[in-house]
Amino acid sequence: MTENTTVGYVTDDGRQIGGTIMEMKNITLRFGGVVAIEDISFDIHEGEIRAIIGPNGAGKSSMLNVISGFYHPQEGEVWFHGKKRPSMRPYQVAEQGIARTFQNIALFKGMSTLDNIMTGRLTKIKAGMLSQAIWWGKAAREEEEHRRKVEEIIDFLEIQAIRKTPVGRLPYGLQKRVELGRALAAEPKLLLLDEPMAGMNVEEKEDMSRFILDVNDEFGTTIALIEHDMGVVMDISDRVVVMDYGKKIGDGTPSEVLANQEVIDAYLGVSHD
Ligand SMILES: Nc1ncnc2c1ncn2[C@@H]1O[C@H](COP(=O)(O)OP(=O)(O)OP(=O)(O)O)[C@@H](O)[C@H]1O
Repeated sequence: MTENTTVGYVTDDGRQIGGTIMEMKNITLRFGGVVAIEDISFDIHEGEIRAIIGPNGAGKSSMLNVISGFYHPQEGEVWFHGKKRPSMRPYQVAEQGIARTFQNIALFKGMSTLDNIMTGRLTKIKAGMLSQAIWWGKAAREEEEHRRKVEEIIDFLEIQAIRKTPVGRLPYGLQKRVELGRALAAEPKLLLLDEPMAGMNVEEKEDMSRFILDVNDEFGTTIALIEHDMGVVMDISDRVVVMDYGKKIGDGTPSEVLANQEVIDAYLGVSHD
């Protein structure tokens, strides 16, 4: 029996969510004596928006780094589309259709918005080096297709006015939007967002929330995100995993986790003794 047969579910607002596409099974990750993740299991269903929350140092980024192949857990298994994933490098994970953004923006600051988003197409480039070098047939057609896709993303994210601007000159909120664009350029099945609203003002957060919901709705992209702003998380997520000191202390719909005493205690800073 494969692992992706789990029947989906219907959200509170009536959206049909598909079966499981990713399963983290008993993941433990240590850095020397520090246990960043301790025996955590959870799943991600196709088409849902799944949040990972928790206080500082809870292990959220480490978990995203395990999913995206940057960190390799000492124990546990990662299953994707019903298959146990062997230990993979980040580029191999990207080739499987998983794209991500970073907590600290990782764009080429001197390059334009357009060119930065174009770098997101790298995993899609198929034409050989030679045909690309002489700009012939397949390579030219492919280049056209990449440009068309990138322009589509620029329209979708409403950033036409800054397509030629070097991203280093853009305000922070727009840089975050360009980074989302670069991840979308890879046409991911699963999109990982590491604190997409960090450092944003209220208006920028509203814009980013709308784009995340639209990506999910229009492209059917499954999204897993880390976010500190509780209002945003509870607003846009279908299900939430709560971590604290490397352990999972809650998992469920926003209203379920908000009613979970252990979660309330963790956020109020109640002692662990
Ligand atoms: N590369 C690393 N080397 C050593 N320790 C690390 C490394 N990455 C994370 N840690 C440690 O693992 C623990 C979890 O860190 P992590 O960054 O995953 O937490 P987080 O929940 O994302 O925190 P924040 O919300 O502050 O970003 C922390 O104690 C951190 O110091």
